[in-house]
Amino acid sequence: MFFPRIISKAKPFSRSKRFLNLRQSLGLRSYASAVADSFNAPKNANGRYTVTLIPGDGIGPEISESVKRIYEAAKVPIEWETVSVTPVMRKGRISIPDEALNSVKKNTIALKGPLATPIGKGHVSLNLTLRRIFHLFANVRPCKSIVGFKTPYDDVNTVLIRENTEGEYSGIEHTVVDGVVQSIKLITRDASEQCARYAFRYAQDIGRNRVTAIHKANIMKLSDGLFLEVAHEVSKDYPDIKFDDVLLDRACLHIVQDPALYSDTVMVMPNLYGDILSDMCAGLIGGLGLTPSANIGKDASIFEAVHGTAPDIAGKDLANPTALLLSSIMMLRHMRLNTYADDIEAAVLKTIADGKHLTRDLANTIASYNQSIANIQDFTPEIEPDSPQNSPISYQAFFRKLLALKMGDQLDCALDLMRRLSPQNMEENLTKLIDIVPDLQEDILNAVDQPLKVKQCKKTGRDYLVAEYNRDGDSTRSPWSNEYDPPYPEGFVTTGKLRKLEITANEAFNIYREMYYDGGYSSAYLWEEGNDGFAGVVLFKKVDEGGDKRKTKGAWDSIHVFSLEEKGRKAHYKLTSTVMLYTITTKPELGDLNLSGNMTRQVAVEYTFEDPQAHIANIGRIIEDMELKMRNLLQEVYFNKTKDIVNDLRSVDSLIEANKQAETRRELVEKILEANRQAAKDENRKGLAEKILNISS
Ligand SMILES: NC(=O)C1=CN([C@@H]2O[C@H](COP(=O)(O)OP(=O)(O)OC[C@H]3O[C@@H](n4cnc5c(N)ncnc54)[C@H](O)[C@@H]3O)[C@@H](O)[C@H]2O)C=CC1
Ligand SMILES: O=C(O)CCC(=O)C(=O)O
Repeated sequence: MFFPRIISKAKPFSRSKRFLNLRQSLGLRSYASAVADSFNAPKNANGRYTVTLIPGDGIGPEISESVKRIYEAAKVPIEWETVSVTPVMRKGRISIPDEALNSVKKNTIALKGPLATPIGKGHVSLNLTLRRIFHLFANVRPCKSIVGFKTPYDDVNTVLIRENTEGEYSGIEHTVVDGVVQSIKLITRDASEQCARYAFRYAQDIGRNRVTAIHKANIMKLSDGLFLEVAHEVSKDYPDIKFDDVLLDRACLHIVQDPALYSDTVMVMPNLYGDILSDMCAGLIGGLGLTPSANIGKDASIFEAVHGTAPDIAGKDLANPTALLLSSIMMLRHMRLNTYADDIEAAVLKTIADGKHLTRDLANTIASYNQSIANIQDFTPEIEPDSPQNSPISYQAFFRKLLALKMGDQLDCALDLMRRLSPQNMEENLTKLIDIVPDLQEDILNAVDQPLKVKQCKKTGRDYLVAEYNRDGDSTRSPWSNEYDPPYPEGFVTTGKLRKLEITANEAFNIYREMYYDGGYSSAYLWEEGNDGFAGVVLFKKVDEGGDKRKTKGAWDSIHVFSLEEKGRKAHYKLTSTVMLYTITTKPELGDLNLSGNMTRQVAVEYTFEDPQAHIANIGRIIEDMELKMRNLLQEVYFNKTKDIVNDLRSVDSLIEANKQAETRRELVEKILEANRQAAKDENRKGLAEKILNISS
């Protein structure tokens, strides 16, 4: 134990902001869109992409408006070209206006609200017309449980691809004779193949290694039989992906009994089955308000929610815009605008997981209705003072909340990114990151530990370490002189008894540095906080430039932030230590090797103390233990792990030789055991013979 007892007085502190920023993982998931047949339209004169927007009927205009507002707030580089698809007569048939068709053709991408189709009479489905005109051969419908939103199932993660242009939806129907009608289910090899191929490529893209065809080929032997046969043929081109098939009715049973059975596969199926099965899956995760879809074609793709026009709630400000928003996220990924997609996706999922601000469709499905009302009331006064009590929250309120969450997510992302980047280039990485999100500068700088810098004290000529704790603007405070360089009269300085303790701490840790670091630098800074303790930071830095021969460079930075609180004769110490380590080897015989990383550990300890001076000795002991532990851990992680990995990858000796030696060892051991067994038997025999002789004599 190195630390002696030293002098001085104490007061409290804490540097806690960075720990408040720890990421609360929601288990974010991806609404991926399309792999191939992807988007390559150019940007327009304003440097943005033009996307056709078809607001649609019923709730369509309301939810489209929500998406537009979110996009505006998120500064997504998209300009909407809004077109109407109010049907027109063309060549004696109801169809879609040219303006809408030309817009989709030109932009090759569209976001579409739902379109109403009269039941049993009236015009053909404009939804199906669009799919057929643009040959949108595959309809991708992912459906995943939303973390934090409780439904009877919490493990739904299905991906379903529906053939989108034919099957039962071919629209070929006629009356044979009065009272007898015929509807033709058209299945072609071409459309089945295109859809099946897309399913395999999609599985590859999202990292699933199973594709399951859903069918009724036991009954519809020719039509579903052809679909299944083609899927089976296509599977041969994807040997890494397992292919299986399940009857539709059985698949429905399986999914409602245990949806996890289908969470590793991409289901592919004829048109009608996909329509029905996707609504069923939507029901498992909370309803149609949550499920998106992508209609993928070769020359254009149209993104739309799975749901319809919801006439029962249209115009009442009750529609959940999430499904259309998630469809638009699939669209952004299709356009490779992934950052915007990630941002918006994280915000919407967080809002739902938060559970307090749900639209009525979701609030009504959670276990306790009373509880949902309580949550809604809780939120209502803040957002909508005019809303009648107990009324469901409107989508406007929902999205205001969503946008408020966005900034926090950016910070989480930024910190997450910084943790993954090499500490060597920390400064450069920070500068670039802050350029991207200047509003977060202060938060990021507060939260990220930067490599320590060495500076010389102008007054004493002694070196000291610079960190955020002794920096104010561009000026830094020397622990030796307590002065700022360049001078900064408003800068914080430690005064009185605490300053005396700071001087003692610097001398003490300087001795510690000499003992453990063989050179390097150390500094300690203290500050007052609260009434019953104080706080501070102890810094060490050692750089090894390698020298001409060794060609191995390295640096160790340790930052120990502590706080203490006195309780009678006892003091409660909290320490958070971060070590940043990097080693670089450049040897001709080894090539370049760069190992860098950082590690943070925390500890809380209670010690008795006779007088305030004892705190420095106690803190010294805690830091000493912690540094030793972290040094050993780093050795384990950096070097032993590297050794293990290398050994696992390639053996030092020939494996044939090693196996031979192992075989010889095994034979030898077997022979020794056999010899022992024989000796034991002989011993028994001898014993028995002696016994018999004894008895007989
Ligand atoms: N792709 C499309 O454009 C589609 C259009 N339709 C058309 O929509 C019309 C209505 O069809 P329905 O059978 O009533 O199905 P629907 O999907 O419109 O509504 C079914 C139920 O889900 C609720 N719902 C749907 N979307 C919701 C949302 N975003 N937020 C909250 N609740 C939501 C509705 O209130 C209703 O109770 C029909 O004309 C149909 O042909 C139906 C499905 C797809
Ligand atoms: O056009 C319609 O009304 C129905 C469309 C449909 O089946 C769907 O998008 O799921």
